[in-house]
Amino acid sequence: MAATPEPRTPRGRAGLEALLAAPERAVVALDFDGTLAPIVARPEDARAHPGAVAALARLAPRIGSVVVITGRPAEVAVRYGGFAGVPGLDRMTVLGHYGAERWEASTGTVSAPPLHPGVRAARDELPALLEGAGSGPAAADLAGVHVEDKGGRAVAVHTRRAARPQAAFDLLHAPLRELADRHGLHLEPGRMVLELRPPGMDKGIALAGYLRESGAGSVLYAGDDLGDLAAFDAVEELRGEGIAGLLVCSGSEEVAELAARADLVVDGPEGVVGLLDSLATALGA
Ligand SMILES: O=P(O)(O)OC[C@H]1O[C@H](O[C@H]2O[C@H](CO)[C@@H](O)[C@H](O)[C@H]2O)[C@H](O)[C@@H](O)[C@@H]1O
Repeated sequence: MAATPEPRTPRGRAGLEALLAAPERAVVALDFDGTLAPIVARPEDARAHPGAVAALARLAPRIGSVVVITGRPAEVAVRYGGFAGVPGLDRMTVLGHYGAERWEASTGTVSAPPLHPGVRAARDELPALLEGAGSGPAAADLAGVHVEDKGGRAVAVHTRRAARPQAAFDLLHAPLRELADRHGLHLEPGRMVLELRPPGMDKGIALAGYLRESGAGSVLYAGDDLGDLAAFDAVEELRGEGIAGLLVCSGSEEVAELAARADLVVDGPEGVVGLLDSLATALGA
């Protein structure tokens, strides 16, 4: 088993030291897609890395708690992650839809706010918007763009399977922002995805709330995408309040912003699982 990698920043090293010194007050918070689950072409094919559940199950009993904070519906992340009914993960929490939904392993239930009417209205306009944006020479760029309806709570336009994914993303950014604005929604850009979702919640708000309610003394947050920057902001802010933090980037060639701010960059979900395993070992698992 590899040793725990050393963070490259003093604050990251302090975060890791605090986690190891008082693990009962440590929270390990993780994004799902791109962090626990390798990125794949079709969102419905995503599954947790084969070693993820075992590593989490070794680590979780030795620390305060494990929470997954994801743009996915909570129930989908639990299913794709294989988190339910796993010995060791009986205190796990999954915050779905950027924190709007909550699943608790202890009860197996999901709590969720009412649907935002703008999501359905925006979704109904998407076919015409995509057809309009893809007329003329842009048609070839948009071929393969697909829409993910997230249970009426959000809608995501994916460009990963388009003929030219980045060109399609760039082409759709402005019209989708206009659509989101018109329906009182937030536009969340991610890895070859533009998501329209209700405003008022993000991973930073979700993480800060969770850390306060659990009385955390330290936090490790690992993410890979732009939606995780809000959680990075929250950790940096909470450091000022005495909660030690370790920011981990699940590295990829698609997103540079997180790596630039992280205390530790690991090699995608494989690297995240290795890190979780090494922490479990360091804590005597
Ligand atoms: O917060 P996350 O757990 O990172 O979820 C964010 C979005 O992830 C999913 O899309 C991403 O993963 C897909 C499967 O690997 C990939 O095909 C896509 O290109 C990625 O952007 C998910 O489909 C979205 O609904 C989430 O919002």
